Amino acid sequence: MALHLCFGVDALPLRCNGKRNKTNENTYMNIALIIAGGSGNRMGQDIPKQFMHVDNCPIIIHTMKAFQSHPDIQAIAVVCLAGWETVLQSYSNQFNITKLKWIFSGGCNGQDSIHNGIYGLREAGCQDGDLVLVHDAVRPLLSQEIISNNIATCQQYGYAITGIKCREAILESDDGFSSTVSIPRDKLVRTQTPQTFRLGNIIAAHEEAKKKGITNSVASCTLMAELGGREMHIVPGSEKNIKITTVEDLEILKALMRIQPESWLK
Ligand SMILES: C[C@](O)(CO)[C@H](O)COP(=O)(O)O
Repeated sequence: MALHLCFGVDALPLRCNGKRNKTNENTYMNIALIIAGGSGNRMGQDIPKQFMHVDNCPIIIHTMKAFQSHPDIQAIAVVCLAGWETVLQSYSNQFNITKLKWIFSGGCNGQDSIHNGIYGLREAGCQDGDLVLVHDAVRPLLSQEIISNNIATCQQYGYAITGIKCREAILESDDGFSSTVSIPRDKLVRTQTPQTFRLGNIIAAHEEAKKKGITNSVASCTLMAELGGREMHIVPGSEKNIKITTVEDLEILKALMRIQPESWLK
């Protein structure tokens, strides 16, 4: 069971984005579920990378601003690293992230954190038909267009995965030092987030994973692929939708933000 702190459950956003599901008369919410449960060991800094400041604002808040600004997102939930919940709430107040409704506890890996988030949403009264846009806290440059395309594609096909075509030649290596095998790049897609699902579908996938003993899939899309039987539709991502993992990524982020401050909001 996901532990969670709830903010404003009594004041669930109105289900009124004007888009009615074709098969029943309910309207559904579009909820950003931001995964910020990691401790950021690969960055080697004292504070978790999602809370590092760039341009006088924590990276996670840059990410939340993208969803805050989107007219079709009704609510934001964050799965947060233990001990940082109050800090996150304070930053959200400071930067006026009014759509933040729930903060859930992080899990022991990415799959577990997403599990906590989706079960937390269900416990908080969200519906199986609500759309959940699962997004890495450390992808702050996501565009409004990517969010719109995720919503539209998930509404149409049920599963939307952000991705970009692989332009590099790919080698397979067991040890990272040598290789004799190349993998044709034409069919390869590098996935990003958001990865978008109906709440009921992603919960069903996590239930099935539990039964099959799958506990540490790299991402929601890899979990769906491992389970099989789900056709995921790919939404064009962007090289700017960078995941901040290393100090080098941080330098690229700063450079991109210098060139086009807040361009992702347009
Ligand atoms: C979900 C993801 O962003 C898809 O590219 C990626 O798998 C996340 O990886 P991480 O290990 O959580 O950094």
